[in-house]
Amino acid sequence: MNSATTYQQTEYAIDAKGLTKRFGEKVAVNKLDLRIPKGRIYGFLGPNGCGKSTSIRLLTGLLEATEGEINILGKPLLGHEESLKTRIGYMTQKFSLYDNLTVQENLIFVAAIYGFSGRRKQARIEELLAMYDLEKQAKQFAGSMSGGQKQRLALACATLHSPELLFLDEPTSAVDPENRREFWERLFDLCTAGTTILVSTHYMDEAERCHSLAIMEEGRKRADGSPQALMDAMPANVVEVSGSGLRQLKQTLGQHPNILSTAQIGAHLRVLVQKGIHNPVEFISQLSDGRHAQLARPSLEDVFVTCTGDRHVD
Ligand SMILES: Nc1ncnc2c1ncn2[C@@H]1O[C@H](COP(=O)(O)OP(=O)(O)OP(=O)(O)O)[C@@H](O)[C@H]1O
Repeated sequence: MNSATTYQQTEYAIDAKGLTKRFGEKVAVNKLDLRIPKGRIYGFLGPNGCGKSTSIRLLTGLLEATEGEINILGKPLLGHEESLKTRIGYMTQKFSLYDNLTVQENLIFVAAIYGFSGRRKQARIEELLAMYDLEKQAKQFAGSMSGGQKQRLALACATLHSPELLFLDEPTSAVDPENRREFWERLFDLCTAGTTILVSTHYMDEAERCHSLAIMEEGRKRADGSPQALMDAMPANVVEVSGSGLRQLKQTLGQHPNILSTAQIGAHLRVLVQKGIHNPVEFISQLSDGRHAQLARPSLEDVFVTCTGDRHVD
């Protein structure tokens, strides 16, 4: 193997091909291909049951794939599970904290698992308590903390050993918007320090913060790219209609073969019109009996609608 090949291989934190997991008849993950460059935040966006957690468990080596190849941090996962464990962090969907241990004791427990002892252990725990704003809670039982505090402690535990690659499975489902916002700032701090992050979510606004993402449905990847690239490549234009009788209009427009979706957002009807339609605003205005129509900026939710469900465009 020449050095150019080696360099190319290790550029990706995750390089997986044809990843498939079956549970009996159920195909939880279906021929998933993934290439995630180092130092990026990559998202899995999809509804409950689309295979996000199973994919993460396959990529961390906790679950064995039925088919497919996985390379993590430049090494095949198969046969390197043990050595890779120290280079990977994983924050599970339900924070895996010990409720009846204090914040500090939770950190001590995780530190022991990763072989930290003496001064090194103490210094790292002090550093994490300060970094995650948990100094005042150090002696508090984890079970008595707020959702946001638990989340910060779970992140501190998952990153205690300074992993190069961090997996976060729906990390913000139990916290309020302000804590989510703050949590994402911390993720970008980690990313800037060189950590690659794979985060699963079913929140559109969260997915929009990722450098790039995969939209998943029923175990398959429906689309993949940066949020902007996904919006640019959307096979539909977005037209907003305003006026009266929008509920009735929604029914009418929803029947049209060139309309992929309609949804009411406040006082507007948001209509996704197939890209083949030459002048989408005039097209919708005519179908809407002259109600006011105008082009709107696509959102990630629009992308999601066009690449999933019955009317998705392959
Ligand atoms: N151990 C298992 N045995 C059988 N079926 C499973 C198992 N684990 C997951 N599944 C099924 O595989 C599919 C994907 O589940 P998975 O948990 O990966 O989805 P998800 O996108 O992470 O959703 P959620 O956020 O609800 O966990 C689901 O239909 C689920 O019921």
